[in-house]
Amino acid sequence: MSAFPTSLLILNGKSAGDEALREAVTLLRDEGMDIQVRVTWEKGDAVRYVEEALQLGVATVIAGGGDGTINEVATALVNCKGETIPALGILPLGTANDFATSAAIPEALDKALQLAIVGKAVPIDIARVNDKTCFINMATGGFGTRITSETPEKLKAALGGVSYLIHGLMRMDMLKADRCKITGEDFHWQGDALVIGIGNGRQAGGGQQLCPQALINDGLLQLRIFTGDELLPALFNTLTQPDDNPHIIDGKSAWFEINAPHEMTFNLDGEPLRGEQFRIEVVPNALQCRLPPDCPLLR
Ligand SMILES: Nc1ncnc2c1ncn2[C@@H]1O[C@H](COP(=O)(O)OP(=O)(O)OP(=O)(O)O)[C@@H](O)[C@H]1O
Ligand SMILES: [Mg+2]
Repeated sequence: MSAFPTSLLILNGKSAGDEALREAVTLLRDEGMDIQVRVTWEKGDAVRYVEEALQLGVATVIAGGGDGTINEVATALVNCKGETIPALGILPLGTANDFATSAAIPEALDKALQLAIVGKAVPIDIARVNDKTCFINMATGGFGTRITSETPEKLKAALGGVSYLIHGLMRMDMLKADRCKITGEDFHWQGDALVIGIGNGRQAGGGQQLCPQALINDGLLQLRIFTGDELLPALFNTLTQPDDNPHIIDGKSAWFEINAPHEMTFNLDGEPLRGEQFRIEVVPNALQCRLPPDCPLLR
């Protein structure tokens, strides 16, 4: 019998051929850890594997991939019914890995895998959008949205996080501010937003600190709106000098409602959602996650 409870690694198929990962898994198995591996082909596969994990009674489901993979696994865990729900472990194998990076998950695969299996599980929040879709890291609207949802896969694979910015600049002619109304607890704002970041976590778009004060276990979401009508100067200004910037509006609330007169896109952990009305609500202590003891996202 294994000294450690079983873990099920849900691996995004994009990383199925990763030799370093194969080595890391083999090493930990040799040390007595029971790690089962399932590989995804497309969206929706992770949910079925989480169901299987529940039946197997594993202690941990590890999301091996980027923010989109963590999102899918975390959402499926939150939607699980039962008394013992497995904890979430994180193995960063995506392009931007914004959530893992800001949570201080080690980049080295063997260290990340070990943390995902034996790390202390702590309760964390998740955010729910329009009562169904979830995000664990961040919802971005406006400029950043067009960047991440339209960055071609090949560019993404070649350039990593930088590709989001380059591709965004290439498509500048398509960018314009989004007129919308945003409300929250003690918060009301209406105007033209270039970028809207609503964070459970802190960074998106490959390292952009859109919600630098966000915590994943405070029962709150952090909002940051970048305003202005001149796109390029405003954008560089806002991204480079966040302090005392008249183009930045901050808010904090357990929920936010966004209303736009025309359809706009929100990007939830890198996956797009279109609509005119969004209600984003935090679900406190929604799941258990194995994180480093010094994780900067914890209170
Ligand atoms: N075998 C596969 N090949 C290609 N894409 C896949 C495969 N399996 C799942 N996917 C898709 O991968 C997407 C999620 O990718 P993920 O976000 O984990 O990586 P990424 O976008 O490269 O990283 P990040 O979001 O951190 O920048 C989902 O949209 C899912 O449909
Ligand atoms: Mg992604």
